[in-house]
Amino acid sequence: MSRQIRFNAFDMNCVAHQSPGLWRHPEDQSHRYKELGYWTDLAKLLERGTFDGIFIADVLGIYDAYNGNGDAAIRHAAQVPVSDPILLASAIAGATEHLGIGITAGTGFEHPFPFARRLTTLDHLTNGRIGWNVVTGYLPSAAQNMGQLDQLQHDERYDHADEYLEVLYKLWEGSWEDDAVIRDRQSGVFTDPSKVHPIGHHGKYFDVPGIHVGEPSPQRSPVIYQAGASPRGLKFATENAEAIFVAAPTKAILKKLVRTIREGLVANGRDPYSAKVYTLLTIVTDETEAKAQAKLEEYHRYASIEGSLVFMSGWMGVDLGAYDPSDPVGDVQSNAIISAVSNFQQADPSGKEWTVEDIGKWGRIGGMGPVLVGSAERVADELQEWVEETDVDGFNLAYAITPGTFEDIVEFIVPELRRRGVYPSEYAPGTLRNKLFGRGDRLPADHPAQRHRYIRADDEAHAGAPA
Ligand SMILES: Cc1cc2nc3c(=O)[nH]c(=O)nc-3n(C[C@H](O)[C@H](O)[C@H](O)COP(=O)(O)O)c2cc1C
Repeated sequence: MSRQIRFNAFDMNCVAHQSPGLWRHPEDQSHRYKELGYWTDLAKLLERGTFDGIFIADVLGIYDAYNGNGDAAIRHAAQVPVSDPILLASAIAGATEHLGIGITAGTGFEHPFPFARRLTTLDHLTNGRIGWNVVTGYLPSAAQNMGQLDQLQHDERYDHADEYLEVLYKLWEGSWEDDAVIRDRQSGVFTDPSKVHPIGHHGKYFDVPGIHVGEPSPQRSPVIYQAGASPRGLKFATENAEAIFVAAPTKAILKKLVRTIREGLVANGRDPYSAKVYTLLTIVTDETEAKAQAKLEEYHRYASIEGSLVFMSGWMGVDLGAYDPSDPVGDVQSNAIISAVSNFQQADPSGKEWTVEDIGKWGRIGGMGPVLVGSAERVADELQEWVEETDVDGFNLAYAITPGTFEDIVEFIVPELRRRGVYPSEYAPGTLRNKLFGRGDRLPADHPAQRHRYIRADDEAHAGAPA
């Protein structure tokens, strides 16, 4: 049987997310990101297309590497202005029944204690449809605005994130026993205090002695999303993540990456398919090949190369404005997204090194992922090839214009894939975790959070000890 393909929508609470300049396109609606109806209509559309989820990215700083200041980012609306993704989740949940809602929050954004409660609240309000994209950040401007001189060094950001997650797992998984809430009207006991446990966490970065203040939600821990692709990022992802988001310019690079991820999951004692891997991609399609090509050309007329270089400079941690467009990317060192740099260094199968101009053109639609263009038949063929050749589970679909790109996918691509029997026609029941894996609502037994699951009264003295 042919492999099944999964879709996820990649978005952000801002204008023209990863397609700089395309906010100028007459059909693009992304300037309406401030309206609730814009999000709820999009969510309903995605649910009609049986997308696994909407994944809402976030950054808490501006892309100011390019030319050494934020002017170009601000001019092009390159992810600034940007609103909070978390506040969209309840509204999207109210408008849909099945769609997963993946929100991004950085481990440097806020203390884990209030964050734990916020996600528990959302997991209740969405009936267990929350995913959390754990990001460690790559913009020095974000760290500076949070009172630090600069962000931590790349690998230390992940050490900090390890402890952030440890605190959260203890709160979400360990603090409340399943039968703690008894709501007994006769005795007047709502919650049995002997079944609610302080987590006693004392670590390098955080001290959290007390109990989780939220009642256990359907999934307890949200579905953990992650997108790190450096060696340290992959270690973190394969220890924790259930959905791993990658960006690879070619099938060859993706294949290697997916293999590394599956091996990493196994090395961490997990099933190699216990995380779904989604690769970033943008689809430009229409009724015919010719119309799809014409659409792409039209999008290119609105796209901004400078806006693309603003993003690429931020992701690579390098001022690409300081280079000549014909300069090769070379051996750039980065304290930002290390994988972004290495991918571009190996992108061309013929061995030709990419120049700054190549990178600018590559990123003008859909960020770091490739653009597939063509009729439904051609795009479906290509999607099947990507999945069969690389062992990836599905696609994280960015947009050129919104909701136009997603409308085209639901109108043309989804029916074609369903006709081929490789795409779902309906959702599995239950929580997001159960829809993805069909193995219940809670984290599986082979997940590291398991070791924080049972904090019993007599263990409390040891609750803060490393597990
Ligand atoms: C598809 C995708 C989505 C991402 N979304 C975000 C995001 O919303 N916010 C963020 O700060 N980083 C985001 N990142 C960056 C990663 O979380 C991670 O910080 C980055 O890949 C650097 O890790 P690495 O050096 O281990 O590759 C994203 C990366 C990818 C590939």
